[in-house]
Amino acid sequence: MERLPGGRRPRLVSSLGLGRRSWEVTLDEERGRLAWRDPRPPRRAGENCFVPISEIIAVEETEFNKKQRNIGRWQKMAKLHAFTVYYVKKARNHRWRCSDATFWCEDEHLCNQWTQALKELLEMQKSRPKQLLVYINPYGGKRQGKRIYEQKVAPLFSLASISTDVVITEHANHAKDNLFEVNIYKYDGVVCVGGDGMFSEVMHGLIGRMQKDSGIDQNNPKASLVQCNIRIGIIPAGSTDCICYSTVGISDPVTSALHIILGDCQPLDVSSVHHNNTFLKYSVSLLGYGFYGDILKDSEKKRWMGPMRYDYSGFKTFLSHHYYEGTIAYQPAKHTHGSPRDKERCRTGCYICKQSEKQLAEQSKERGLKHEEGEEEWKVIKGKFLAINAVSMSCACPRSPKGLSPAAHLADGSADLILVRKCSRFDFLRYLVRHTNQDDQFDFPFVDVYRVKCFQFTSKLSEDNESNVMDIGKKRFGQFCRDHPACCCSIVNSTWNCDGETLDSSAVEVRVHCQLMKLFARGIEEDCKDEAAHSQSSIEQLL
Ligand SMILES: Nc1ncnc2c1ncn2[C@@H]1O[C@H](COP(=O)(O)OP(=O)(O)OP(=O)(O)O)[C@@H](O)[C@H]1O
Ligand SMILES: CCCCCCCCCCCCC/C=C/[C@@H](O)[C@H](CO)NC(C)=O
Ligand SMILES: [Ca+2]
Repeated sequence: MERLPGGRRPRLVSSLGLGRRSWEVTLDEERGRLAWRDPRPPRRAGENCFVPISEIIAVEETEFNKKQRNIGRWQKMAKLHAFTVYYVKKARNHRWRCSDATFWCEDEHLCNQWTQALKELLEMQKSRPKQLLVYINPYGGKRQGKRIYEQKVAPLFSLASISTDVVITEHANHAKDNLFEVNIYKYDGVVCVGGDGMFSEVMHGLIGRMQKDSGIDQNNPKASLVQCNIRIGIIPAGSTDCICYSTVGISDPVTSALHIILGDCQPLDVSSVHHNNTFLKYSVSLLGYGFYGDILKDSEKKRWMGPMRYDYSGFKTFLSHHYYEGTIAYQPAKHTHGSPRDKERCRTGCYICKQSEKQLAEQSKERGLKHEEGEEEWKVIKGKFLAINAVSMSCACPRSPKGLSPAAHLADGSADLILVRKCSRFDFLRYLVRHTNQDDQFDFPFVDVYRVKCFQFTSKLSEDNESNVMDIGKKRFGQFCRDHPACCCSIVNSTWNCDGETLDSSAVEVRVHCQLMKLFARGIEEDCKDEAAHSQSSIEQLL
């Protein structure tokens, strides 16, 4: 086919059959779309349709025999030539499905011309993956990972001509360890089938491998980490699936598979967690001490309950109403224009994320020129807290459709630090209920929220232990609760919940790394149809 200046093809316009009728079909490279229009006069015409080329999944030659009604009986006609276009159909609530349209004509040459033109355009979609490494956790969530992958995802990957190497994990850390051994550079992406814990494993494997290959010491809390350009795709098959929900807008395996096929790319902030110059973990969603740490610790013993364990342990933890004393020091995220109380949300192509990335890059360039480490002022808060939550993204999930911090950004280089101070059970319940409705969850006198780039936390207990190491009496008999001397409950630390995994230390040093990794996603698309999420929360059910 002759080319226009710039290598573009002229518009391809033909009359092709679709269903029982003839349509005027146009392939317009300049506008990047395939369109079909009813050529009849407007009053009689049916719906006009178009599909962006970037949303076409595959094109296939199709065996086609048109049967035409002829005076009361079916009569087979001459052989027709056809091709099928598989494309993404967007349904409600960010759900995507694979739809198809089979176009036919009698001219074999014309049919080939169309198939070839469409295939060439698909070949030009350079961000689409061709080879993927897939890890399936067969025990995540309701233990459906393998079935979900085989029945819903693998057929779509093969339709899109994506080749895969599939590993079904045999134990925890299998995927993470494996990522240090395989030749990851031959893959266009890594897919994890499971929940947030499985994602966390794959992320640790990939980021860890990148740092190892670049000679970066992960134990240095101030190290500039090397970005990971191998994208991760999440096929949700876990219990919370918060990372998938917050980056796609729905927890649905087919939708996620289609985002992977189209080669979407969403950068993501990653927080590093250290204790005493020792690397502990990375986090992209929730780092929670107190309430969410205690839920996780209790729920780990009840994995057999599946996703229900979080509701059971959540209720138990709510009743226990433990608070924890400690000190938080943080540096505000001055580089970003956003605030946790904003009404605007982080959506596809977010302006705040782009601006923050630029701002951070400029700052680090300036620091580099001056050869100095940016030491800005630290703010310090001491207190008694029911929950300390640091979220690098909204943490929306089916249980909490807006998330723990609805205005948090996926890729702005900051985290929202939410401090829920000691309050009555009733007030805490009011706070939790606001995770699930449209009311402002920060509009309470006992809740504070800050947008930060790094923070440190030390519990009162470890501060006391460090300053009173010689106090043998305390050590032998335990430390007694000074606020409730009569209850004699021994003060204990809570545990950090780091994206669904527990941390071994309560004293932590956390730093947000702007856009350290990338996902096969595009963030949540603006969509007026869906914002009032319909899912009924566990808390509402409990009430
Ligand atoms: N074959 C396996 N056997 C046991 N544990 C595994 C296996 N494969 C992976 N794991 C571990 O299981 C943990 C939980 O898995 P996953 O995140 O998929 O499910 P979940 O905990 O039910 O969901 P969520 O994290 O969304 O709450 C992960 O931390 C992972 O390390
Ligand atoms: C009074 C009962 C309260 C029940 C509370 C139920 C839990 C609500 C879930 C909101 C969690 C959102 C943050 C996501 C965290 C994930 O990283 C983690 C691992 O999947 N999930 C949990 C539950 O910790
Ligand atoms: Ca962020």
